[in-house]
Amino acid sequence: MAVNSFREDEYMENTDKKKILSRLLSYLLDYKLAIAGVLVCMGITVGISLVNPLLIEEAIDHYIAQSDFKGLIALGIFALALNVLFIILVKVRMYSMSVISNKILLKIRQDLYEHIQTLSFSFFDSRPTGKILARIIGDVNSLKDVLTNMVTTLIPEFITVIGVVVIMMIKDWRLALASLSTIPIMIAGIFLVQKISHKRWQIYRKKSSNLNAYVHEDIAGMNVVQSFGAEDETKEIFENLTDEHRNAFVDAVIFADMFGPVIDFCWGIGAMMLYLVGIRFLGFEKVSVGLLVAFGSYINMFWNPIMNLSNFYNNLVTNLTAAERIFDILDTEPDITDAKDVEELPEVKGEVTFSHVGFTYDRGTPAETKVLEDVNFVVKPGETIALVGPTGAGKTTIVNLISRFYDIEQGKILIDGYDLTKVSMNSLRRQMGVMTQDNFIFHGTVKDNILYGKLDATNEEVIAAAKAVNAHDFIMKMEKGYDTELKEHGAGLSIGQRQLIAFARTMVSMPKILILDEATSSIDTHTEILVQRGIEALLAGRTSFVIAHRLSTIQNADRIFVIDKGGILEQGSPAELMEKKGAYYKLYMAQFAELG
Ligand SMILES: Nc1ncnc2c1ncn2[C@@H]1O[C@H](COP(=O)(O)OP(=O)(O)OP(=O)(O)O)[C@@H](O)[C@H]1O
Repeated sequence: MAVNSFREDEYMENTDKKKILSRLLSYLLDYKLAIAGVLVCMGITVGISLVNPLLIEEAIDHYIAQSDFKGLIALGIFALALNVLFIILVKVRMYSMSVISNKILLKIRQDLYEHIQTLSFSFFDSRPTGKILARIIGDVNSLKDVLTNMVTTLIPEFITVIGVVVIMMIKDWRLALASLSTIPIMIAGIFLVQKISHKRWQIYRKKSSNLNAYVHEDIAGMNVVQSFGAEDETKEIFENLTDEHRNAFVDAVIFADMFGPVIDFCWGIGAMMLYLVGIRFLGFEKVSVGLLVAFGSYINMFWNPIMNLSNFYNNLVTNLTAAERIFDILDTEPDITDAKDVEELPEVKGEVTFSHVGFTYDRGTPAETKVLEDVNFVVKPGETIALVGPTGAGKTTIVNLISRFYDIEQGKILIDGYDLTKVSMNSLRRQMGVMTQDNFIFHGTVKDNILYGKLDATNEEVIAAAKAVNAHDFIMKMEKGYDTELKEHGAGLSIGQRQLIAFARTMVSMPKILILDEATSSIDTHTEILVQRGIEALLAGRTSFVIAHRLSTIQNADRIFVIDKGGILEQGSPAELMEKKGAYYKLYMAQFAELG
């Protein structure tokens, strides 16, 4: 089971929220100019909203008190013009900000995707695909509001609050203090709520990730589920996961929604204090009606942005966990990287040497599995080696190490005398052709799929490769030949046809060293012959390691390595090993005797 399966919550380090926030802010800094424009719009709109109560005070205490209706109408027209400008600027600001935040999301998603491509096999071994998808799609999406609100809420509302406080203090400090007396209660309340809330949102995201992982796995394995009639079991697991997901959401949201009541409470008490102090303690002779009405507006103008800020904060607490999970991946270093002083591996002849190689999976974790111990061999250029042995013996591990998909623990692996760790991975892997049993077919044309082997191959090269592995004829029989669209995973192609396309893909790359994990599934006799010839064409003239299941491949190999008990139990030509009557002989008798 993968370390992080859908049954297990992902492990997350405790991270510094301020650091995450400033990292998010750094993405905004790439759009300084556009954000400056947004801020100018906001400065004007905040200014207009601050002036509005003063206009009301002026209208009541001056124009209405003195029955100056002309002046009142002029003031009204002025206020109307200001507020139309307000609406236009708000629209401009909202549009600009959504463009900026979308660009940032795109950048984060690209960074994430590019980074994931550099990560080593061990990263993918330990994470279900669904959980990786959850971060690239869901978590990135949930940052949209945070990014937008950081500029449109955080800054203007903060300025509004400060502006309101300053104006209130200037106008009447006693009323100001009375109105704002509940601030300490609000701060304490919000602190408490966010502390609990953050933890709960973290749990919610993990549950959401588990659900995603399960749905992805279930859909990918739907044929197995249906063919074994396991729909009820999978439905039950799905329901359990959705229950956990829902409960985690309810737990989190209950607390998140506490922000509003805390603010409402402080707002109400603050307003009560204003009128209590204004009317009861100071009296009408010290406080004019206009001033009291203006303060009534200011108190709303203070608490409204506080409410918005608290909503933003709530949104931040909710979604900061998404940012945490994104940065967690961006900060994951690939286990295998080029050392600083690597050189390019020149074109090799294909000699492969294992010298005292030892390897363990998941070293230093409870899942540690020692697979190879003191493995030694030298394979000459052009040799074909068949790897045989019981399941789980380490055959795939050996071939994965040749491509340096994992780093070894002890010993050295050399290609033409070059230590794998001393040459760039790109120059190494360019000269290797790796064919797994999956024969992964991408969505795209037949030609696109073959071109994965060599992106700049010409049409002639593609056709020559397909002809060499006996794939050309069947491709030409397809509706549009090489331009026929293939579905993801090669749905619509037979297993043998998928293999032939994968052979052509490998052939076009002209690898010096070929690694072939032969498919075990049986195919019809005609395709079997095509596949067999395809394999022969692939093997010709290059060093090859074949995890062999076909008797013919094993018989035609130059040497057979019998892998077991952490290393090579026996090796030699097929005839030598048969004569020796050792492990290979037993395997042969057990598995292939009746076929031979
Ligand atoms: N990614 C991995 N993480 C942890 N352990 C692994 C991993 N891959 C393989 N193993 C373990 O290493 C051992 C060797 O596995 P490997 O796939 O090399 O065997 P194999 O000989 O190729 O088997 P098969 O013939 O079944 O494909 C097994 O015990 C397996 O459980």
